[in-house]
Amino acid sequence: MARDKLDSEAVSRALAELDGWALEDGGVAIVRNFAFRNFSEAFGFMARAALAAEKLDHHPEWSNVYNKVDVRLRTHDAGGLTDLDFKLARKMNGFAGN
Ligand SMILES: C[C@H](O)[C@H](O)[C@H]1CNC2=NC(N)=NC(=O)C2=N1
Repeated sequence: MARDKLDSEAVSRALAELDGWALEDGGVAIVRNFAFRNFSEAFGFMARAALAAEKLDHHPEWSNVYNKVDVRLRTHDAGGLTDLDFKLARKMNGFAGN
């Protein structure tokens, strides 16, 4: 199931195929700091990501300062990382152009 917690081997495998993301200390979340040319592009990215998140019913922890968007993904329902985190991370990479 998409909301089943992944074991550390499955997390390593998924992370290896995912550009730019790192495992947060303790392994409960994946994180990526995105940088764009300006605020408008950063906010456009957030708008696309927000719609994708809503569709997945899976929502990011994130913050934005001007052209930077810092993202942290985890599944609190499962107490760790699930396929949903990696699905949303891949979509975000696509919206950011990588
Ligand atoms: C009730 C609702 O389905 C849950 O709270 C969903 C909503 N969005 C979520 N988003 C994230 N990132 N993790 C969750 O566990 C989660 N759970």
